[in-house]
Amino acid sequence: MIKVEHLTKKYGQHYAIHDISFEVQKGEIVGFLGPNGAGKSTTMNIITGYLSPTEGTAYVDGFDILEEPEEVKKRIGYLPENPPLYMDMTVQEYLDFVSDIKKVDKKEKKRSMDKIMETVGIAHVRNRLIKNLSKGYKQRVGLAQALIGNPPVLILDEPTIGLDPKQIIEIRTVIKNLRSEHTIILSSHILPEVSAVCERVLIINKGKIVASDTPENLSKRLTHGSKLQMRVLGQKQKVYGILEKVPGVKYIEFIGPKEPNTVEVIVEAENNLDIRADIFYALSEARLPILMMRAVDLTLEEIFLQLTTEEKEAEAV
Ligand SMILES: Nc1ncnc2c1ncn2[C@@H]1O[C@H](COP(=O)(O)OP(=O)(O)OP(=O)(O)O)[C@@H](O)[C@H]1O
Repeated sequence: MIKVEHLTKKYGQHYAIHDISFEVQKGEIVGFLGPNGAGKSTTMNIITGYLSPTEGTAYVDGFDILEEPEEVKKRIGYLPENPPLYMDMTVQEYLDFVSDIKKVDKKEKKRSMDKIMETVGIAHVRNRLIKNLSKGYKQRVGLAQALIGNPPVLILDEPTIGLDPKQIIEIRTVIKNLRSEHTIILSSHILPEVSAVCERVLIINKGKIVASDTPENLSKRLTHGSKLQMRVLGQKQKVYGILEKVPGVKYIEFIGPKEPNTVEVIVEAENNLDIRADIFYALSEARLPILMMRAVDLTLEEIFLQLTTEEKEAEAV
C-alpha cells in the first residue's frame, strides 16, 4: 500500500533523511520510532506531499507522490503533530468544513460525519466550540479530520504527544479500532507507544532505518539468554561471589527475595553472550541450586539503545 524508495532529503549539507526505503502492506499498522530529529516528520511530510524529496520517491496505492500528488492526497488521512483546528468552530462545523474541502459527496456527508464522530468518541461534544475542549478531545477531532473521506491510509505524527495517561490509553484504543479498515503509519519517540499499538516497528536514527521487525522479534533477536532473571537458594554474598567470576557477566543486580532463603537476581552478559550454561555449572558446583532461570525480554528502550550503539560502533570501524 505504501512503498518508499531511496528517499533522501537534504538541507544544505545536512541529511534530514538519507536513502530510506521501506514498504507497508495493506492493513498493516506500522510504528515509526526514533528520537527527536531522527527524520520521522520529514519522511511523513514527504509521503503526504507537503515536502519534496531531494532524491527518491514513494508510492501510495500505486500512485507516485511526485507524478500524481493529488491522487496520493486523496488516499491519505494525515494527522500532523499539531492538527490544523479552527478553534472558533464547533466540532460539527469544523468537520463539515473539512468534508467540503475534501469534496465528500453532499448526500454522504452527514452519514459519514456521524460515523466518524462515533468512531473517535466525539459525538457527544459535536456542538461544543473546539477551543473549549480538552487536549485529548482536540486530538480526537484532529483524528476525525484525518478520517474524513475514508482514506485507506492514515499517517499519524506523534498522536498522543502532550496527552495525560488516561487520554493516551483512550486514543490508543481508538487507533487500534481503526486498523481493520486502514493501513496506518504512526510515528513516535515514545517507545511503549509503538509496542502497544503496532504490529511492526521501523526504527529510524539520524535519517536512516536501523531496524524493521515486530516488537517481539526485535526483543528476541537481541536477547538470546544474555539477560536473565534467576532465583537461587542461598545467600546473597555467596551467589554474588560465584556469579561475578562467570566469564562474560557484566552486570548483577539483586531485586529482593521472592521466597524465603532465596535470592532473586538479574544477570546481564556482554555482547549478547549466552551465559546460561556457564552460570548453571558454576552455581551447581558451589551447591547453590537454581530454582528458576528465565530470559528477560529487553524493553524497546534497551533494544533501541543497542541498535543505535551497534550502528555507532559499525560507523567507527
Ligand atoms: N526546514 C529545515 N531546515 C533545516 N533542517 C531541518 C528542517 N526541517 C528538519 N530539519 C532537520 O532534519 C532532521 C530531521 O528532522 P525531523 O523533524 O524529520 O525529525 P523527527 O524525527 O520528526 O523529530 P521530532 O520528533 O523532533 O519532530 C533534524 O536534524 C532537523 O533539525
